[in-house]
Amino acid sequence: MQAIISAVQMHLADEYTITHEPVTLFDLMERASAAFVKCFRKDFDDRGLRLAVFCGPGNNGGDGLAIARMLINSGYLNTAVYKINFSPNQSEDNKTNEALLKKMHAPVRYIYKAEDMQFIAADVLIDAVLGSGLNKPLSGEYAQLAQKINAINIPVYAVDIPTGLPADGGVDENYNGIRAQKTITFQRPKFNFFLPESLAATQEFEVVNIGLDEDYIQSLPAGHYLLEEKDIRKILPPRKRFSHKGTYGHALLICGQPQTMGAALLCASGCIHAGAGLVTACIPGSGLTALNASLPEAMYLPRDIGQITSTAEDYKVVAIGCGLDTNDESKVLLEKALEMQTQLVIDADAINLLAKDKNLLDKLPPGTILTPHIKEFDRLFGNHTSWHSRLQTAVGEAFSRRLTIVLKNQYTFICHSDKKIYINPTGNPAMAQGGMGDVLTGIIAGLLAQKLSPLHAAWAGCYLHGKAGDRLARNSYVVKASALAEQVAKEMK
Ligand SMILES: NC(=O)C1=CN([C@@H]2O[C@H](COP(=O)(O)OP(=O)(O)OC[C@H]3O[C@@H](n4cnc5c(N)ncnc54)[C@H](O)[C@@H]3O)[C@@H](O)[C@H]2O)[C@@H](O)CC1
Repeated sequence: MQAIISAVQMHLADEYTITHEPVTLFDLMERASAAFVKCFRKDFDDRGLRLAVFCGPGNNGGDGLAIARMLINSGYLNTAVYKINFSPNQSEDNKTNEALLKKMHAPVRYIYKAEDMQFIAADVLIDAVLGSGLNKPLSGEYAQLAQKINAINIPVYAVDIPTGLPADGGVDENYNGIRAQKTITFQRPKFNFFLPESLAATQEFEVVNIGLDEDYIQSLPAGHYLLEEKDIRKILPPRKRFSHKGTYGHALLICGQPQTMGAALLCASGCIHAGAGLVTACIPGSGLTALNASLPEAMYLPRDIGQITSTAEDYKVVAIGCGLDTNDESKVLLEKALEMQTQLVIDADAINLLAKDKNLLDKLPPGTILTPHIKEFDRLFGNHTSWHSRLQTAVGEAFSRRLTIVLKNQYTFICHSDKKIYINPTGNPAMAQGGMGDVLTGIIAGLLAQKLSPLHAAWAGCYLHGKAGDRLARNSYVVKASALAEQVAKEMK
């Protein structure tokens, strides 16, 4: 998995690479700029495009100047360079790149005040004004410049980070920086890109490798990690010769109400397709026919508290909450589940029940997995005005209560008791439909039944769920939860 390092650590990685390899910062800037141009050309192949490259005073601006040179050299002859000179500061490599550009007789226009900026006749604008060196929110001339650029209304491609967006530490809800269509970022995605608020700064991002020392980056103490397929491959349990259904664990799913039986069925489907040896659905009797018809592999347990207790030791995992409602009967079921001394996955209405009665929250056994979406999370742990603060709460609660909190979103954040946040990169908006969360709960329960640790079950569950959704979204505008559950088994294979 990739360590998502801070802007400060990225600077250390630059220094380390320069000290330990025969490269200079100028060389790194060349690599970064060449990587940007290569990526840019994939999206804009037309050499006749009018490009405007805005370059600031530091190394981000230095990249911009080098990018302009490389674009001109590769045939983008309508490239205009705008050098932002709001202050006399200029980094050394910025100076060198400015000189190289002038040697080619490329016209460089200087902007000393935002109001000097005239009409820009361009098809695409490249933002290299400020990058990871941002040290305070934009104000004054820079803030005005950003507004003027945003008003031009052409696609903006940002170099490394859009001007005004910090790399980490959260995104201001009144973001006043440059709004990019795409950011081509160096070596690692920046943590803030994973927060929904960053959509104001960049619609999308692509990471390009610039050859910084990977071993060093991975050795840095990071609080955030991006999951990769190879992490999941390592932890998926093999189906061994001579194994049988008992080998792969028994999951009990306490889910559903007459009017939300689909949630229970989808959860059971996720669990079956993720490979649990046995799945028992504890659902209202009115769902039995549907269960038998749609998932004949699943067994049925009546909603009878006495029966649930008597068979508790048989279950490797209990998942509770999908379509459960928050009525008194459901509360009793949750209390029973908490007494069962088994691995728990708590979702949906079971989370809402914990929110209603915080005494139950305090009874969660260590190792429990919670799978809230944003509203369920805020109901449980209080309202948050930003994702940054929400994640801080999630990390604190996961640590102090020894939980794994799967905070669902486009990028799901898995906050674990080790105080780290694991980011799941798979998944897409075609999956934004009812029932998806129920399937995820079932998949995670299925993996726990197969003896994965809570952290590994959360990693693999989220990754496979999103991967299945990505596969199905290639040929479909929307992905149905039931289809996704079936696809999961194929992704695991
Ligand atoms: N490892 C990497 O990722 C590499 C990064 N490079 C580039 O270097 C950039 C970082 O360069 P720098 O550290 O020089 O930083 P920047 O170029 O982002 O900005 C530095 C300048 O902006 C000023 N500044 C910061 N915030 C401001 C604000 N709010 N208002 C006004 N002025 C402000 C600083 O005082 C300084 O003069 C990266 O974003 C990337 O583009 C590449 O050149 C080489 C390798």
